[in-house]
Order: sequence, then C-alpha cells, then structure tokens
Amino acid sequence: MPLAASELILNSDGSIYHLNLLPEDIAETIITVGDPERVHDVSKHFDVIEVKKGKREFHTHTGILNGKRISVISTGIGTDNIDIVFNELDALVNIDFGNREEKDKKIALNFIRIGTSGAIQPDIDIDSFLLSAHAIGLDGLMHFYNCSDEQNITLASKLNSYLGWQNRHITAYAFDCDDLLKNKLNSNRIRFGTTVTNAGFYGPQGRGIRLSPALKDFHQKLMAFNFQDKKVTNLEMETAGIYGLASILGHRAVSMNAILANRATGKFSKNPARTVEQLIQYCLEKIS
Ligand SMILES: O=P(O)(O)O[C@H]1O[C@H](CO)[C@@H](O)[C@H]1O
Ligand SMILES: O=c1cc[nH]c(=O)[nH]1
Repeated sequence: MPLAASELILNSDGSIYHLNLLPEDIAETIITVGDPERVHDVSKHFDVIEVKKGKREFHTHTGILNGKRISVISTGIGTDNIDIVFNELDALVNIDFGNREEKDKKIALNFIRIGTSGAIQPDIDIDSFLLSAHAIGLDGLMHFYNCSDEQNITLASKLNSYLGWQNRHITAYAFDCDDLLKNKLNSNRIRFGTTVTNAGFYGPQGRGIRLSPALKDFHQKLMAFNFQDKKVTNLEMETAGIYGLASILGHRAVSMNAILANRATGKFSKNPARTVEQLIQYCLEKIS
C-alpha cells in the first residue's frame, strides 16, 4: 500500500517535508550536530561541498573528505527533533518516493553525533571526549515505538526499579551504541560512558536558576547507580533517541560528547568552541 500524502509528506520539489532534502542529497555516513552553526564547522574541513540545503533548524551539507562522501545535519535540540530527523533520513534511503512504498533492499546508515554534554561524575575532566557506550532515555520518545527486542532491557529495568520515579511519570528506556562505530571512533583519548538523555536542560537535568527541580536527589541518585560496574557519566538531550531510532530502523549510531560542564564540581569549559572543534577534527580523522 502506498504511504498516504499525510504520512510521507513531500514538498513540491519532491523533497522530504522538514529536512527539505532529496534522496540523492545525503551520504551513507551522516554526522549529526545540535547547533546549525556547527554544520559549517564540520563541512569547512571537507575537500568539496556538493549540497547545502536547509529548512528551520535542519541544515545539511554533503561533501567529500579524503574520497569519502559525508553529510552533516543539524538536529536542533532534543529528542522531539531527533524523531523528525531520523524518520525522514531513513525515508530518504529506504522509501521509494516514486511509488511511496518501502524498498525491498534497505540501506543501513552510519550516524555519528558530535555534541556537547555535562558530566555528573567528579572525575570526568572538562574538555574531555566521551563516547556513549550506553544511553538511557528519561525523555519518553521511545515509548511511542515497539522496541523491546532492540532495547537494553536489563539496564532499563534495573534503573527503573532503582530510581522509583514512575510515580513521577518517568520511565527510563535504554539502548547501546553500535559496536563497529564504537571501535572506529575509539582511541586512548576517549572515555566510554553511560549517557542520560532528558527532555530539557534545566529541571530535567537537575538545574535550577529561579526554579528548583522537583526531584531534589536527581544527581545523587543517578551518580550512585551502578550497572555491571559502570556508572552514569553524563547528561545531554539527544543520544538515547538517536540510539533507539537507529536501532529499530536498522542503522548504526555512536554519540561523541565534548564534556563542557561538570555538574559535580560546578565547572564549565573556558573555551567550549575550541573543545568542540577538537572533537570535530578527531571524529573526521577517524571516519574519513
Ligand atoms: O551541543 P548539542 O549537540 O546541541 O548537544 C547538547 O547541547 C544542547 C544543550 O545546550 C543539547 O542539544 C544537548 O544535547
Ligand atoms: O550540562 C550540559 C552541557 C551541555 N549539554 C547539556 O545538555 N547539558
């Protein structure tokens, strides 16, 4: 059955609704960044840029680096945007826009998130790089999809019993990164971690400026959780949604975090732009 006009929404030029992209506009290796300005910070390293398109906060550049075709796309902030970006990127490669049907032969995309994050353990250095080996979502996105086969159910259920936040309507889901990409992006500069993704930067990350977070023990609880000798390391706003959607759509994903804040020590990077640039250069060297 062809997908209805209300489900697979195409613009008048045939491009996908929010991303404004045609199937030929994207590479099979895709870097996601939160900040639209970071798209240029990545693509300035390409040898050639073939595509520059955008709409709203979703800006895309596709080019070649050392003979490899790479796309970089900005997702904006949050897993609500990740839902749009991942469903539409998947449609670009796995739906035939001519007959509006799923293709028989699927393409598996490689996603590398280059983002920023705040550590919650005091021993994680500001300006260091952390690869999210596991991701825990407190935001709720993946509860709208059938994903019990792909989830790290043991991690999610242990954390849910430990936190006891379900009376607050917070039920964690959990996914792991892709092992191939993990090995590709690894080196002695990288620390592996368990990343918590949530639906906001302030209350949902235990921050208060004028408003006090309702969960007073948010950090203490997360800091003390131990799963197979691993601790929760950092907080951000996209990784669990990226891992979840990539897993159920048959893609590969890894999330690389520039640690800008340490919530346990109260410190913030003195030069966040330099740290992000160093992480971009690191990732491009590893994937090209
Ligand atoms: O630097 P990016 O990739 O946007 O990632 C982090 O920074 C934003 C919050 O400042 C959130 O999107 C969070 O996940
Ligand atoms: O503390 C932080 C820093 C960057 N991004 C986040 O989401 N949280």
